[in-house]
Order: sequence, then C-alpha cells, then structure tokens
Amino acid sequence: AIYSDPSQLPTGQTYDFIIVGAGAGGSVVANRLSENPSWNILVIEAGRFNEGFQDELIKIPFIASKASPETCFTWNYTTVPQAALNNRKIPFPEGYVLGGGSSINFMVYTRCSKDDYDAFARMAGDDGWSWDRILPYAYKVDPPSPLASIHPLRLQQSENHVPPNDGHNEACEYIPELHGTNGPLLTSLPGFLTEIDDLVLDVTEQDPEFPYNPDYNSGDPIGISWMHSTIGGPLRSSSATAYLMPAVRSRSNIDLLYNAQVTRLIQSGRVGTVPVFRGVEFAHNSSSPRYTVTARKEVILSAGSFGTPHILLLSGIGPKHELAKFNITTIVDNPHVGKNMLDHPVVPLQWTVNSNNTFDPIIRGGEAYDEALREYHATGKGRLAGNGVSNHMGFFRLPNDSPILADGDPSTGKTTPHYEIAFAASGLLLANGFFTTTQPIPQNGSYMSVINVVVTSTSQGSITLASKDPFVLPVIDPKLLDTEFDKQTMIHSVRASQRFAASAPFKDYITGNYTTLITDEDILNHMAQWSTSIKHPFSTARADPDPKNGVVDGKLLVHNVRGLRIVDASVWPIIPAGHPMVPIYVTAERAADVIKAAWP
Ligand SMILES: Cc1cc2nc3c(=O)[nH]c(=O)nc-3n(C[C@H](O)[C@H](O)[C@H](O)COP(=O)(O)OP(=O)(O)OC[C@H]3O[C@@H](n4cnc5c(N)ncnc54)[C@H](O)[C@@H]3O)c2cc1C
Repeated sequence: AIYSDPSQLPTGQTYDFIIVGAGAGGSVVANRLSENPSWNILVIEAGRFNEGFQDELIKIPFIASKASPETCFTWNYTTVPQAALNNRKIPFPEGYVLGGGSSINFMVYTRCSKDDYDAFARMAGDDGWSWDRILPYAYKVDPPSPLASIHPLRLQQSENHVPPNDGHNEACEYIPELHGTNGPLLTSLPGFLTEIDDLVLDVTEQDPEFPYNPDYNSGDPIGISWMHSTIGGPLRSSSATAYLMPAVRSRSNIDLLYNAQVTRLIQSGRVGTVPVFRGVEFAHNSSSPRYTVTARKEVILSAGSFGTPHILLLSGIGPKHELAKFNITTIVDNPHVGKNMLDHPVVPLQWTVNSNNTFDPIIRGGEAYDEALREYHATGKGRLAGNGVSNHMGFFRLPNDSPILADGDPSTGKTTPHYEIAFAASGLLLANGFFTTTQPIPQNGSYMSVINVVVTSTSQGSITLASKDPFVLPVIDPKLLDTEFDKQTMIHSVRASQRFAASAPFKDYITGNYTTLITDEDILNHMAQWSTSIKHPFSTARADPDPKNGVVDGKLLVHNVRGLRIVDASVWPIIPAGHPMVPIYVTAERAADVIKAAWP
C-alpha cells in the first residue's frame, strides 16, 4: 500500500525490514527484499511522490538541470564557506522525492573503474565487492558466471539497454556484450545527435592524448566514449520508476510511506552489552506528531551520504564529543560518522562557436523550445527526449611522470582516471551550450563548454549536526579543492580541455575563448570564482572491517550495534572515479543478496 502521511500507517503493524530512504540504494533493496513473499517491507521516504505536480522536471530528460537546486524535489542544503572557492557557500541539492538523486540527477550512466571496485573490496575486507564478483549485478554475463550455480540470485541484473530514442544506428557507439537487456533500469545512448559529435570523434583519431574508448563501461573507462544515460525512450529511468514503484504496485508485502522524515532510530533492546536498533521514529514535519515502528529483522538506512549520518548522529551513534554539544546521549561512540566525506569538484570552460544551431535555449525562452516541447508531447521524440548534458565523455589519467604524482598516486589503479572532461555542444543545456551552475548566463550567442571534474579527489569534508532538531539541516563542509592534488589536477584538466579545443577538427567551429586563461594563476582564480560540487558526496559512513576505522563492516552492518545496516553512497570507503549512481545500484543489488543470505 502507499501512504502519504504517517497517520495513515496501520497501528501496531510490524515489518521484517524497514528501509529508510527511497533513493538509488533504498529502492533497489526494497524491490529485491520484497521478492520474498514471506517478508513484509516498509519504505519510509521524507520527500515527495515522483508523479503529479511538476513531474515534467523529473521526467523529461533534457530539462533535468532545472530539477535542482531549490525546487520542491530537493533537500536545499548549502555548504559552509569554502576556503578554496573565495569563501563561497555552495548550494548542494540532494533528491527529496521517490528515487532520491536518481530522480533529479543528470542521468549519466558510468560504472566507473574495475580498480575502484577492487579497492572497495580490499578496504571493506569483503571480496564480494570486487569487480569480477559484482559485475553480474550490473548486466547479464553470457556465458553465465560460475557463481550462478553457487547462488542463482547473484545473476540478478539491473540494466536494460534500449535503442536510442531517435532510432539512429548505434553500432560502433558501444559494446553490446557489456550491457544487459533484461534488467529494470533503462539505459540508452544519445537520443539526438549534435553538431560537435563528429568533431569530437575526429579528435580521437588525430590526437593520441584523447584516444577513443569503444565503451567506458567495460571497467577500463580511460579515453573518450559515447555517453550512456539512464533514459528509456523519451523518459528518465530512475530507481523509483525502475525498482520501487513496480514492486509497490505489484506486491502486497511492501508498504511505502512518503512525506515522512525519519527523525531518529530507537534502541529496541540489547544483546549482552550490544545495543539493538530496530526502532524507527518519524514525522511529517517538525510540528506534527512523531510515530514509531519496529523491524523484526533489520532497519536499513539508505538516506544517502547526508541523510544517513544525520540520522545516526540524532540517534546517539557518532563522535561522543560532538553529540555532547547537543545533549544527545552517546550510545555508540564512533568518530567516523559524518567524517571522511569525499566529493567531486567541477569547473566548466566555454568557447564561442560558429554554429548554425537555431534552437533557442530554455533559459532565454524562445519559440523553438516551445515547439520542441510540443513535439515531445505529440511524438515522444526530439531534442527534449535526450540528455541535455553531452553526447561524449572522456576519462583520463595524469601522465606517469607528472609532478602532481610526486607524493603518490591517490587513484585506485591503472584503470582509474584522475580527471574527466565532457563536451556540451551548442543547442544543449540551458543556454545554447553554455554550461554552468555558477556563472551568469550570457543573453545571446552560441557556445561549446568543456566540463572538467577531478574524479580521484582527495579533499575530505564532513557533515555535522547544526541542532538536535532533526528538521534543522546539518552543516555540510565538502572542503572542495582543499588539497594541492585536487587543485593541480584541476589545472591539468583545464589545460587538457584547452588543448582539446585547440585541436585541428575544431579550427573552423570555435571562434574564441569566452574566458581567457593563460597562467596557472588565471586558472586558479577561475576555479576559485566558478568551481562548485558536481554533487557526488560519498564515504560519510564508510566500510572498514575494523570498528576503529569505519562505521560499517564488509556486510554493511553498523559496527557495535545489532539490527542496523547501511546501503547507500555513504558506505563506499573511496569515491568512485566517475558518476556514482551505477556503483550504488550494483552495491544495493549485492547488498540485497547479502541480506537474503543473512536471513535464510
Ligand atoms: C544534481 C545532481 C546531479 C547528479 N548527476 C548524476 C549523474 O548524472 N550520474 C550519476 O551517476 N550520479 C549523479 N548524481 C549522484 C547520484 O544521483 C547520487 O550519488 C545517488 O542518487 C546517491 O544514491 P543514495 O542511495 O546514496 O542516496 P539518494 O539517491 O540521495 O537517496 C536518499 C534518499 O533518502 C531520503 N532521505 C534522506 N533523509 C531521510 C530521512 N531522514 N527520512 C526519510 N528519508 C530520508 C532522501 O529524500 C532520498 O530520497 C547527481 C546528483 C545530483 C544531486
């Protein structure tokens, strides 16, 4: 059943599993656990329903960037002043809707590198997270993995690759054998082609610095590939549309309560000296009554890298000295809750271009957009059905002899990139190719942007309490571009973008720099003025077999308590060097198997 207010939940009802948060991780776990008809599941989500009022923002792929920040679909976090960014405070939206981040994000589908998964497995002390073991969760392995005979459920697959919406010939744009076609999550290659696609590909043929990679989802993403998105036909595919709602609508053993924020977990008992946490308290808003419900087996926290540590801290699980400041009794003293936060800094660079593109950008209004919207509604086709970010994406490593690596290489291995560049063409995004989330948008002109991201970022931030009132947002401090490695790698990336734009294929297309950056000092100033977060917070409840070093163990159970597990971005001990939704999807797929095995 679906409930929109805590008061509607049947009184006295208990559940085997209570899942807190219906985002990327939580929706997968809810779907997979409810496959067992003898278990009953409750999902509690703070945010809104994903259908109805203003849902075009989270359905129409092209306008994804209008779904955040400061909309009714977002938690409107703002960071504290960021020292390396001229002390700017950065808006830091997260999904506040069924599907969480997967309902508002830019839909970029990247599995990230083989070495990233192997590092997760090593650091968590559980080989099950390694690339070879986890890959079957991303797509169907043919011939079937030997694991199939050991545990058939291991072949659950998440992906369903579908043809691009414009029907163009996708051969040569990916490696079909690497992609699933039976899973719930729809993915596709670009749904409309842009005027720079051929130019980007020409660079990969002419310039060895930017080689072509036939598919960045192979585990080795280095090079430039066609971009995959979580789009099926004309619509976004989110964890809500792919996993959660199909389960809720077809199975009687799963209840969904949205519009209900979990305010804390409640200790429900003890095993010896170890506290058991199977109680959950929640409320519609700060002035409404609080309700509680208890799990028979487990509470699974999937509230994301901010929500999960926030709930743990409010429940007395966290650094003792910090909890004391808010008169919260410490039940488990764990200094890592809310710490070790990793994130990806981003800065765009733009060029003016010689474009025939007549598509009026949305932000400036215009008839062409209205016409595209009419076409979209009438046929499900056209520009608005495609991802508005980019059609290609490149992942690169610093040269082995780069002085930036003199103090060591923070990447997880040779398949892991240090930085990413993506290319936005005229006619894309909200301002005719002018990508930014911080700069003022020029009122006219056509642009190409290259988006630079440090993906092996080393700056460590935190989320801490601002109040013991659960409805007061916590303090977010990502410490963006704090380390010399991150700053120098971003400079390197910007220089690589400049070389890319200066390459022969772009000679007649690019007409000039929008911003002229010559010295390292110029680039540093540009970063300080315009960098922001790409909104990939990770590691705030990281996995480590040693309770002194992490929050959860290799099976994602919270250390030193019983009945409590975490399945979301917060448990990864490193940040995947790409866009992180797929690592979370497959983590949650495997976590569901781990949970099933724990309760035979
Ligand atoms: C603007 C933006 C663009 C992005 N673009 C991309 C992209 O293109 N590709 C990509 O791979 N990744 C992208 N990401 C990142 C990706 O979406 C996230 O990494 C991913 O969704 C995190 O999954 P999660 O399960 O950890 O948390 P979430 O998906 O954030 O889910 C957490 C859920 O818990 C709920 N919740 C939180 N607190 C509570 C509480 N107290 N009580 C009840 N419910 C609660 C939230 O409302 C939310 O629904 C983007 C993110 C953002 C914000």
